[in-house]
Amino acid sequence: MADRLRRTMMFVPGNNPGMVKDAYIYKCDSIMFDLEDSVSLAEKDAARALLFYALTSVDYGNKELVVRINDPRTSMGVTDLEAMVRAGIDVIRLPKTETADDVRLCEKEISRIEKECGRSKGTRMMAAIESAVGVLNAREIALSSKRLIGIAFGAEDYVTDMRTSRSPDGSELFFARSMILHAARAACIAALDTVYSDVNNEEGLIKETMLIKQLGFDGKSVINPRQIEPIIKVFTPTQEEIRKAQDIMEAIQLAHEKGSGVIALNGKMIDKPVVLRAERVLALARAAKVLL
Ligand SMILES: CC(C)(COP(=O)(O)OP(=O)(O)OC[C@H]1O[C@@H](n2cnc3c(N)ncnc32)[C@H](O)[C@@H]1OP(=O)(O)O)[C@@H](O)C(=O)NCCC(=O)NCCSC(=O)C[C@@](O)(CC(=O)O)C(=O)O
Ligand SMILES: [Mg+2]
Repeated sequence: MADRLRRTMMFVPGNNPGMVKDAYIYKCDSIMFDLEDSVSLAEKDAARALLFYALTSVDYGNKELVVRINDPRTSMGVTDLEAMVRAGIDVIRLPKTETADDVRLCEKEISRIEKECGRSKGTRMMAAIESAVGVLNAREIALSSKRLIGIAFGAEDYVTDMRTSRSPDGSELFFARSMILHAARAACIAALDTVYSDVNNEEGLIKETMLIKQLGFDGKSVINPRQIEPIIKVFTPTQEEIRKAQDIMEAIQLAHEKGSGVIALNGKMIDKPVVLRAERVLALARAAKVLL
């Protein structure tokens, strides 16, 4: 079980004062302020200053606060890091990560800034993978730093790099999603899926969310508050799933009392992997507060 729920991470353009100020009212698990692609070049400095002010003055409650910076290999990216680490951001999201060295370089800058401003080594990182090279290096990226809480998929840039476009069934994304998931699991960190860009298509969003949940993702980036509730619903165990998990825990307890590690429940074998999955359902249900 992850250290916290990350079912929904809402992108908030860093140059929009109204959205930045009010973002705490929505029920997303994490707020992801953006300094990269949703902010034009002319507005980068103003957006950075706005975010610094917001992070040091607005109470966002217990939400995880993430900032997507510009390329940390550029002076703009380093200036973003200077401001965001000093403002006390929880997580820095690296865009368009291609190699483990990209992560290590960013980590080096974070460590230097933390030392200079006297902040403890608390800043965490997330690497977004958005290209063919990044996907092929996913394992090395995921294992490159202890600061990484997860790796995320950026499908809009990825399909552009792959010379294709996104289809309703997402078949063109299957290889990348599988690579990212395997890399995240090998590194014991979270796997976050990409945005669903058609904000008025709730049916399509739910279908895509059910697919990525079944693949094994922990959550999804969102671009609009209306996308939060449908995703949370898909990721929250139903009462039937909870009851099934509780029955499994009772059955295995009975088996253990009889000196066995395996038992049948309604004609199905209950053994250790089944029990581990049931424990995860119950942990998710408790974290989502649908089970006490
Ligand atoms: C999509 C739309 C224009 C629709 O506008 P609409 O006007 O139709 O929205 P409405 O529903 O009418 O808004 C109702 C109320 O909600 C407020 N509200 C809306 N959105 C809000 C929000 N995000 N945060 C806080 N507040 C919000 C709004 O202010 C209003 O508040 P109020 O007036 O008080 O009622 C708008 O949402 C929006 O700009 N989204 C953010 C877009 C963005 O960040 N893109 C960059 C990240 S993706 C990327 O870079 C690709 C990627 O990198 C991704 C990856 O890596 O995964 C890759 O490669 O794939
Ligand atoms: Mg992108």
